[in-house]
Amino acid sequence: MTSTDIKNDRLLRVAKGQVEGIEYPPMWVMRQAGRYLPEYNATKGDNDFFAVCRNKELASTITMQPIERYDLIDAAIIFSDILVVPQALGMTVEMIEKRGPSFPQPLRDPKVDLARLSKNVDVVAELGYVFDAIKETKKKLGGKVPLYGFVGAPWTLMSYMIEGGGSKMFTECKKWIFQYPEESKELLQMVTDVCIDFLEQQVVAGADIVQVFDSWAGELAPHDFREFSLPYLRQISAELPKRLAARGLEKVPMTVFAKGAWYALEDLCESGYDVVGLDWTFDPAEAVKIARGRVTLQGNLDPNTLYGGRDAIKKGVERMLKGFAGAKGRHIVNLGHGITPGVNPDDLAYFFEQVEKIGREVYGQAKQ
Ligand SMILES: Cc1c2[nH]c(c1CCC(=O)O)Cc1[nH]c(c(CCC(=O)O)c1C)Cc1[nH]c(c(CCC(=O)O)c1C)Cc1[nH]c(c(C)c1CCC(=O)O)C2
Repeated sequence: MTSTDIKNDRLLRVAKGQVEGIEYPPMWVMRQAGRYLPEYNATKGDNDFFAVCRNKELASTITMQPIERYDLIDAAIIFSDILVVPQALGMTVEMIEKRGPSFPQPLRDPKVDLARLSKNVDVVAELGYVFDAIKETKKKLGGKVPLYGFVGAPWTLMSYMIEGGGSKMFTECKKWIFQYPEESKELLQMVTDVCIDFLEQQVVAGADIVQVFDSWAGELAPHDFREFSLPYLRQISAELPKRLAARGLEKVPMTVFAKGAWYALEDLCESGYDVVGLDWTFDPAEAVKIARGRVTLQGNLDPNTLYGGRDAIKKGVERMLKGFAGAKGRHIVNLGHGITPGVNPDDLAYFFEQVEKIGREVYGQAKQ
């Protein structure tokens, strides 16, 4: 299936900067297939999180849940996790209920621990289940909306692999970049190579657009971001289109979401991605000024707005859409980070409805 076979291709068009005929911004939300949905909790039940990711029937069912519930959603995102890449590199990762991911044996000593990682990872052998889930989801979607594939950014994956889970201080991975910059780059390169192969195969399996999640970009000083994150993000955006061209496949739009990296927006606009995701700490109008039409912007309502009741949601949507009005249609609506487990699904429906309603007004006025 090519992108032309997708019935609702609003999001793909806006990602590519083709804004003609777009009457309100396309929309989806990060973590839209997750615990705020009762149907997700019912399907997941007591199953282990990664076991669900490895089961194409369950993973595709969960991916479809928000699409079936919300008519206004313009894209699906494959149910999986960024931490399947460290698993493919030979690390054990467990998902602990209510606590999040945990690595029993994180990387600590670069001299010993880099050697523990698998060389020449065969992503089809290690992550074939993700491609199977993508193929299954594409069948279920029947071209209704496009499907996002995704990968964690090398810096974010490196920090999980060294910290062994979520972190507040990032002390262990910062020790690596400051004490062992060369070994850090060796690790980042190993991760990058797998990320590129992984994204290539996701597109081969049917992903229509991809997103790179650099969730911990905001932990780096601007100088360190330029040294330890940006070059690897750029390798991904440069290499994937070449790989696809070599296979005779169409280029897919690429998104980078570098959370907290407001300081790097200028660099991100020149990093080879079509779409730059913003968290809620960016002022939309400022971001539009910096972007100068070079990329499509995605975001960025504070996810906790969804706890504020209908008035707060409506005001938040209005402020966001007016803030992005200067992007002249190069805007994909999202939250500034993933939706959280306590949100009432009906409040998310209201959010989408307001995006359509207020979006039509704002886009209609811009035409006059
Ligand atoms: C950092 C990160 C991870 N995973 C991901 C990121 C990047 C985005 C971000 O910054 O939030 C990305 C991710 N994780 C998941 C998806 C699926 C698709 C979607 O967005 O709907 C995606 C795109 C499912 C998930 N990944 C996870 C869940 C919840 C676990 C469960 O249901 O048991 C889901 C639905 C678990 C997970 N996975 C991860 C953490 C930190 C956690 C625990 C946090 C939490 O509990 O919310 C790592």
